[in-house]
Amino acid sequence: MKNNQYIVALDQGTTSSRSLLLNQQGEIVGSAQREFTQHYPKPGWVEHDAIEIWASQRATLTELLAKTRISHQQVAAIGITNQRETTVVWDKATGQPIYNAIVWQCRRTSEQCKALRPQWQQTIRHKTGLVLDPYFSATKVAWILDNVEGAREKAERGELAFGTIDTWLIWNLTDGQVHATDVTNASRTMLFNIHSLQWDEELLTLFNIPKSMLPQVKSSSDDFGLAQLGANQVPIGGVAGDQQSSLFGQLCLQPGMAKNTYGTGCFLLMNTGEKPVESDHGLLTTIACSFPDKVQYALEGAVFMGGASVQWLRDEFGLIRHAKDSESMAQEVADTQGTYLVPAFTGLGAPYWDPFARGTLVGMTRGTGANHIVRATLESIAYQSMDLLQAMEQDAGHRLSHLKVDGGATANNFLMQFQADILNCEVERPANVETTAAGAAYLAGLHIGYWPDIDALKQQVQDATIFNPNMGEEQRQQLQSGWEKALKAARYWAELNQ
Ligand SMILES: Nc1ncnc2c1ncn2[C@@H]1O[C@H](COP(=O)(O)OP(=O)(O)O)[C@@H](O)[C@H]1O
Ligand SMILES: O=P(O)(O)OC[C@H](O)CO
Repeated sequence: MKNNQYIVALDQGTTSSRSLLLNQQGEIVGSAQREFTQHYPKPGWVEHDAIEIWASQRATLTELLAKTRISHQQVAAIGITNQRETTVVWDKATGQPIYNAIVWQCRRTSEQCKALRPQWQQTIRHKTGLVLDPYFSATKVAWILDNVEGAREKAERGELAFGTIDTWLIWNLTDGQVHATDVTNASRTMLFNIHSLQWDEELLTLFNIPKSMLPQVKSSSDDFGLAQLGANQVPIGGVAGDQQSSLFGQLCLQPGMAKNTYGTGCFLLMNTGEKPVESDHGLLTTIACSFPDKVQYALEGAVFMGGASVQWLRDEFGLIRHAKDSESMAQEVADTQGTYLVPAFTGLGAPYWDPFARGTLVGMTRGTGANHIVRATLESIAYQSMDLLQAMEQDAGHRLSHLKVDGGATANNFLMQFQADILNCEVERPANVETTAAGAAYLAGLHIGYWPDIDALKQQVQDATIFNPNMGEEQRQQLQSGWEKALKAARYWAELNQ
């Protein structure tokens, strides 16, 4: 491999498309980013324009290569990582989407899921590792087929293609030559059997989705065809959903290793090795980045309001002007003086799955001020992550002593230290927090031999900040039991109002 060659990672997220360039040392040497439009056609509905997604992604790639002065020939391979579950259906002949992309956050199929739950929840859990929820792609595809005029007839004639965003990007990068996805993305559709690694015939019948629409499923480090870059063709060698990609980018490759991403929400994933672990605590079982000869699984839990609760402090409460102000304000006070915020603004996810719980601020006294409330908000992110991690430890049957972290809110040192304290666990924040993009780049680079093996990645010593737990057991227990009481209040309040 020539040493003037690079790997491009395309990171297609919920609010922006980004392209990043990595060199052989795994360093990020350039990036470009574009936001795109969010569509909210009705309360609870969220859509993206798939054409705009592709245009914004392509524009960032062009901008990246222009500003780094890298020629197409210097791109050794492309890796793709993406917002998961978001669903696109397009016409195979024209390449035109027949409806906007229905985003993972969209709740339009809540009623369908509720109706199916009594009879199908268990089967779906066993086969897919998921809970029967509008979050996942299956009911979104069915909605498009049932609501777009002529769609069902076209689908039955084999004229339509379905894809998550990775598949949509691959299709466009290869000029419609390749209709494929990887196992991590397939595992979020609620149509994929995570044990047999096949599309599940029974679920396709249940959701009335013709098999001819579905992409071919490959490993995460595999041959996804050739992207047309100007006159050059560049192999697409790695594809993974963004949370699995960051698990891989953090090199959480051994069973028991875990990472938490602190963005708008928090996504905690623990590698559970080659056997899927079924959760007793409402966590999801999902496929981690896999190679043709080796499939790995993970447990996953999500906090709905992570960094978003800091946005709420800024935009709705007006207590801070910038997210980063929360750090110094929290540090101004020694504690919250017994104040707890439960940011259950849209209910609580795993391990509670309580859609009725609501945001609750409790424990205030006459002396409670803005700094205490800001501190309680940051602490709430750590408490919610703690609940997920404890559930995961019980499911996986072992205690975690080290947590890797990434995402925008990890810039907050107070939050990271409190997370270490409340978990009684080391928290490791890499200097390069672009672990999601790194994961996709690693997968692509390994496929084409840019990096010979995983050991070569491990040798890329990365600087990291370690937050060591520094809180006495008595204090930790006191805080944890205060949080439990606050959670009860948030759930009780909603119960009273039902
Ligand atoms: N210094 C900070 N302290 C606390 N929260 C922060 C800080 N910086 C950013 N955030 C929060 O992190 C989130 C953005 O992180 P990012 O990883 O870009 O999220 P996403 O990928 O979900 O858009 C926002 O919700 C923001 O409020
Ligand atoms: O685009 P993000 O970073 O908000 O990630 C979205 C997740 O993949 C949804 O499951």
